[in-house]
Amino acid sequence: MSNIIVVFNAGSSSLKFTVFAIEQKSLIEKLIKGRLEYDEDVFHFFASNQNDQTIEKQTHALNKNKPLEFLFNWLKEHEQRQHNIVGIGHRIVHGGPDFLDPVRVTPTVLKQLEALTPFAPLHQPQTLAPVHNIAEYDQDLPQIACFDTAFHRTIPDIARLLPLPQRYKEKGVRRYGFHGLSFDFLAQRLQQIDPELASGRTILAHLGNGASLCALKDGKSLETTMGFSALDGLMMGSRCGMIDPGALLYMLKEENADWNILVNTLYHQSGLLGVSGLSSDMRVLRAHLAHETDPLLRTHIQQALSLSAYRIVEEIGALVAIMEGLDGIVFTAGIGEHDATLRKDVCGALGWLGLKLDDDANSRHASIISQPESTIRVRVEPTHEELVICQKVLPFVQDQL
Ligand SMILES: Nc1ncnc2c1ncn2[C@@H]1O[C@H](COP(=O)(O)OP(=O)(O)O)[C@@H](O)[C@H]1O
Ligand SMILES: CC(=O)OP(=O)(O)O
Ligand SMILES: [Mg+2]
Repeated sequence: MSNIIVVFNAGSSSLKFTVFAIEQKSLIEKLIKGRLEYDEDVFHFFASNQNDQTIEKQTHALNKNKPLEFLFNWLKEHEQRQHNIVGIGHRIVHGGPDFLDPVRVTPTVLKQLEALTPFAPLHQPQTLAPVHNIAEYDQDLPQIACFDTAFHRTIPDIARLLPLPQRYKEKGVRRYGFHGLSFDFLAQRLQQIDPELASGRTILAHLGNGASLCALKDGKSLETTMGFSALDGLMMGSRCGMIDPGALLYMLKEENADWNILVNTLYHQSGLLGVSGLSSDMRVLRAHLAHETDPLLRTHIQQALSLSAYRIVEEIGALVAIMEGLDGIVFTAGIGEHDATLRKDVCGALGWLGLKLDDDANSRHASIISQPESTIRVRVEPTHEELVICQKVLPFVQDQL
């Protein structure tokens, strides 16, 4: 029986999991990868093996099944018979001011993490849900929480402040930054494949459903586009990103909006979805743009795509100023890894910095997509948050290996 670590990566649109086999106390090998996706009144479950071959694909009605229970029963049936689960790793979106290092979840820690829900009202419950379920089913199984906020611990104090009355800072209302597990993975990966960018001035662009940029300088996060909440910074699939707070005052006063309406508007109805009026999914927008015959819808889709690229360029400009220059950009996550058009639009707007894109390499999603003479090296690199989490779990379970 081999020892395994199961890692959960709960995001805004899906719950991903990976089963890793641990050999000789440290060697990590991916066995199974899968995900739960929610889609109105059904959920889909997918799993694939080491060779990325699909081994499971099921759809169930949400009112008849609890997706997490379904997932755990599946894991029990498929994994526990042959393997010994030594630990579970979780992506937890918010660690607040105090949780900087990975921590074993105890009932007290769980309460402390739940208390951070006001800082990430949608993400924190989502990322804590698998922790609750596993604690119910096996109290003794070590569960390790790894924080999305932790990588940004190196941001200078001044950049952490929001220009609000000081009492808000005392309440923890300050900037944190997110997607840190993805940035942590990329920072480590760059050390292997591109030490110059790992220790230079590099923008890591995590562009998925949620999206943020990290200004990596000397291997550390110096600044990031998300701040207090996962609503800040770039325009996202259905989130607005940075927005004039006056627009919220307008909604409150002129439309009598309450907390629920604001949450729904800012988290679920804005971004690519809000501007296009069609979809939060980049693939859907690209496919429609090619064939859309309704001129108004076409204009709105084009505006959504253009605004998304414009906001990235604008934020890159700010981060270049903070880093006092730019050596490289790394694109990652669903859109960053797969959408050559967006990369071309962003890089095209940065020609004044000496960035020269290699169009052919970009359309092939090659590892390096800039020309050799470009002053800025641009890379495409798949992120692997689950691997970073698994590495962080290892020290907690050494005595069981
Ligand atoms: N081939 C593709 N071309 C363009 N966009 C893509 C492609 N594949 C995935 N995406 C986009 O990536 C986004 C999801 O990113 P992902 O990192 O998987 O999400 P999450 O934030 O849930 O982890 C969606 O907008 C999706 O349309
Ligand atoms: C913090 C955040 O935006 O996460 P996600 O990309 O999973 O929505
Ligand atoms: Mg994600």
